[in-house]
Amino acid sequence: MEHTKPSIKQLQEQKVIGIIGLGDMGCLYARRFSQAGWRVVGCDREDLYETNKTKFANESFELLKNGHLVSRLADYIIYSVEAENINRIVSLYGPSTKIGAIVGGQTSCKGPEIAAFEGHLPSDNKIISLHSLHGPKVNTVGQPLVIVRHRASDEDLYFVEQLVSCLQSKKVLLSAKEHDRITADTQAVTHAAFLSMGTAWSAINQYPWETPRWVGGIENAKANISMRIYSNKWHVYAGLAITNPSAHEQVLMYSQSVSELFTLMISGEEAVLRERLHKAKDFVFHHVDENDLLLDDNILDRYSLSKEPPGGKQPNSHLSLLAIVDSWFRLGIIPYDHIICSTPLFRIFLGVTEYLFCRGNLLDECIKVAVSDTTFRHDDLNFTMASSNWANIISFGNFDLYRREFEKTQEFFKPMLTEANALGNQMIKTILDRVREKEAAADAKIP
Ligand SMILES: NC(=O)C1=CN([C@@H]2O[C@H](COP(=O)(O)OP(=O)(O)OC[C@H]3O[C@@H](n4cnc5c(N)ncnc54)[C@H](OP(=O)(O)O)[C@@H]3O)[C@@H](O)[C@H]2O)C=CC1
Ligand SMILES: O=C(O)C(=O)Cc1ccc(O)cc1
Repeated sequence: MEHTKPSIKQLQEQKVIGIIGLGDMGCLYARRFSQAGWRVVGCDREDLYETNKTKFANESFELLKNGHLVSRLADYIIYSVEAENINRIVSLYGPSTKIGAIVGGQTSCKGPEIAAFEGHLPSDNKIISLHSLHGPKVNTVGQPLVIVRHRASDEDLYFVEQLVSCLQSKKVLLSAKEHDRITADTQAVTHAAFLSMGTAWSAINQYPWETPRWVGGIENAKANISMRIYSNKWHVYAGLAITNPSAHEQVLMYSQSVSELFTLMISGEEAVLRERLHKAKDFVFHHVDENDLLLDDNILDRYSLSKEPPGGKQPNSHLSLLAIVDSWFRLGIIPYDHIICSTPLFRIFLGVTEYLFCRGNLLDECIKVAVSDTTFRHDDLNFTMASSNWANIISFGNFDLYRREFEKTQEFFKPMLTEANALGNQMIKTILDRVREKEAAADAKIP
């Protein structure tokens, strides 16, 4: 006999949702679920309970003292804590999980999270994990939301899907392994590129928007995204890259591409460089229509942090963008295959790179500049050293060193981060609106 599925309303009457870790993402979920009519209980660190009572006094969810109390009460518990600590925190509260409850997490790499659940949860508990592929201030509508059903029935999955439906995100069902492979290709290497830009600017003591060398739409996108990353918490990026073994390979390959391309540039090997980059272009962008690119300089021109009106543009060697395509080619990655599971930053990075490689003869102009014009050599040398340093820190798995390097660069940009973030938000909104328009136009064409 077939059972009829309960309605959302019935589920909301029966089920309690628990959130462990009420930081940026945990708080976003707790708010959205409770505002949609679910009973939500949550906790942050027990030693901060008294302070947090005041902080969360006006929220529509209930603050409990610790993860034991959340775990005993809730039917679906989401751990939204630092990736580095997931095993320790699950080992603490996991054994208190209500009989038959479902457990999941929000950390950005699923392998270690699932291993923690398997290691510390009683065997009657189910496992369905989540990953919202966007930051806490991005509108959740239409953004990818990965659901990893690891140990659960169809009814359990149905319940979780009903719960997250209020976010109006795009559901993507993946295994933990698939998720980690894809996010290494997309997120980890994107962050490595923008982290390296920031470190390089800091090393030469130069804000990119204060020099006429860095003028133009592509340069604005680079600076804004780099600032956006440095205005976030270091542990988000460290956890995502260090805990994901596939990410180590990607980031190392990226840094190797940077170093090899830079060597060709300074040796004046224009023909070799051209052949290598065109091969990579043909592999990555073979299907791209030049008249239907995601981005252009005109959109991005509007988002400059510079106080000066834009003057003549100084052509740039764009080492960071040439190297990403080179490394995709060498790893056999077609980034468009992952678009369903991509973050806003990755889509912008891809859009900017696509523009450079597919618009007119921009690529060939860029190769010429890279070999003959020495204006960017100092920047490129520092970028090469920075990308190698980040690859070493990540593959060595050193959280402390990651934090130190991240915070050193963050300190350099501190006076500008608030303004840069506001501008970056506008830029991202414009780009995402444009992506949505393009998708709607493409859907309308399907008979
Ligand atoms: N920020 C983002 O853009 C995204 C982040 N993620 C992932 O989501 C997770 C959460 O990230 P985010 O919200 O940004 O990070 P936050 O640092 O803002 O939130 C984590 C929260 O967990 C708290 N915490 C630590 N230990 C415990 C404990 N024992 N019990 C309860 N709470 C505890 C932390 O407290 P304290 O700070 O005092 O240690 C903090 O408030 C991370 O794994 C991150 O990688 C996923 C998608 C996007
Ligand atoms: O868009 C990005 O790459 C971000 O910087 C925000 C982010 C960070 C961590 C995640 O696991 C998902 C999204």
